[in-house]
Amino acid sequence: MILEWVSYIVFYLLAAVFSVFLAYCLYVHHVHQKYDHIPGPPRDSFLLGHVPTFARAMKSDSLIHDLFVQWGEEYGPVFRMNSFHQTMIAVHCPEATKTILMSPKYLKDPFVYKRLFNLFGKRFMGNGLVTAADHDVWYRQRRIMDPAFSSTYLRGLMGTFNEMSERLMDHLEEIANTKTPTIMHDLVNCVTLDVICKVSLFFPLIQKEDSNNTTARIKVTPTYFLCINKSPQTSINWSNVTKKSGMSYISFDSKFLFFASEEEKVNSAKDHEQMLDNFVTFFIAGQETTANQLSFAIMELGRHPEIYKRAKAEVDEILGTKRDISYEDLGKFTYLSQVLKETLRLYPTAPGTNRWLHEDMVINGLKIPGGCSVAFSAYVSQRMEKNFKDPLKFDPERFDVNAPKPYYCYYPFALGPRTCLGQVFSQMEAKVVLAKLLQRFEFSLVPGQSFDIKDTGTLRPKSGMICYIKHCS
Ligand code: HEM
Repeated sequence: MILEWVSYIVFYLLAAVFSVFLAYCLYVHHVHQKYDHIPGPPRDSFLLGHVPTFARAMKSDSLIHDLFVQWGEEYGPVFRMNSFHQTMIAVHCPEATKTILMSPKYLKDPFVYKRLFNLFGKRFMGNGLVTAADHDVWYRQRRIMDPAFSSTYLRGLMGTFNEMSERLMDHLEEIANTKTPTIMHDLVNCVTLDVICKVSLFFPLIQKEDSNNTTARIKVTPTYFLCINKSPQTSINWSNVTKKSGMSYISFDSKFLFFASEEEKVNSAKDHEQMLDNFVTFFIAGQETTANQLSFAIMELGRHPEIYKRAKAEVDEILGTKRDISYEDLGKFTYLSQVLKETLRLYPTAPGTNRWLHEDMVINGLKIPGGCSVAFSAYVSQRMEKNFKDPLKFDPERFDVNAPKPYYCYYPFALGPRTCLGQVFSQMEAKVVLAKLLQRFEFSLVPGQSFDIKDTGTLRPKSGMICYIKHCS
């Protein structure tokens, strides 16, 4: 009798599982039918879609973005990718890029960005500025943050950019002419970290390794970035700082400080969380991206002596032996700006963005049914022959004032309302670091190192750019 009951239960359970599986398969089939008129690479399997191809590409240590470039050339500017029941449409047509990215009505794809909400099961970027998919949640934060990136405020940061770059110069001074190979990526990383710490926390947290271990450090915990100041700078009068800056601060404990504008008072746990999300967001979005750009710029200057020479000549002409770079000087670095723009063309350190297409749209003559994710890859768009002739050639002349302006095919900082908030900040910082480096030192790349790209969410040079440093002759 019991056996009979058990076999009934097992039977009905199996039937239920089978029905759910069948329903899911039918749904996947329906999704395929809806989007299969859009060209795309063959799926590896009905259920997994292209997931095995992505997994193989990642395992083989090759760059997944190069596969997307290849698909872009093969299947055209609009192509389809599947993963289980989800479809993602890659779009590289300037008109559609303009329509979608420039409009506030196409929101970020919540399914894509929710992957950054948590990391290893712990809150990561949460609902911060980069990841907030809800328009109101994002808009409220952007309105608060915008003034901190106004030209008046940024002009006031020149002192910080100079001061933090000087630390790098001091370090290079010590090792110059010693023939010690130096990993430039680590050094520029310290500068951008110093800068972001100083501007967000009003004192520099990262200092050179010191054996006494008394300097302040940043420690990444799985939960949050905690700022641990091992030797608290008690001379800082925080109430003065807050009065001057118009910010209030909340101290979680004696070591961990957090700032907010008066407008963003921490009234509830939710606001509290929001501030922490932005704290993490600024460390991720505002630090690595610029450091990686600087490393790639050093790499390309090292590989192109004639471009290096011209950039250095410009810096020498504008700065001479002057130590501090002014805001006005930055505007004069025309060629250096071209070098930095071309660096982000070949190496967009934040390679793309996604939007949710909620309604049907015709792109490049193809009907795209609403209800899917649309991917815009700056990496692909900026490496397509039809957008940039001889795309793999590093050529700052593409950004000469007389050259034709790229039409919605160059977007290393994304475009439209969700464009990078720190664009100007980052390029001011990058110019100061690079100009000082060119002014004071000669660098050459250690032979035999790889020029491959490493994808860690942001793109960076795999080898870390190992250089020999000399004083300028
Ligand atoms: C070379 C340096 C940088 C590059 C290439 C870069 C690129 C980007 C890109 C592509 C996005 C859009 C991301 C997406 O849609 O998923 C973005 C957003 C953002 N970036 Fe940057 N970024 C850089 C530096 C910075 C810096 C220095 C800061 C802050 C100090 C910053 C703050 C932000 C913020 C807050 C957002 C979100 C904006 C919003 O959605 O309203 N970025 N950045």
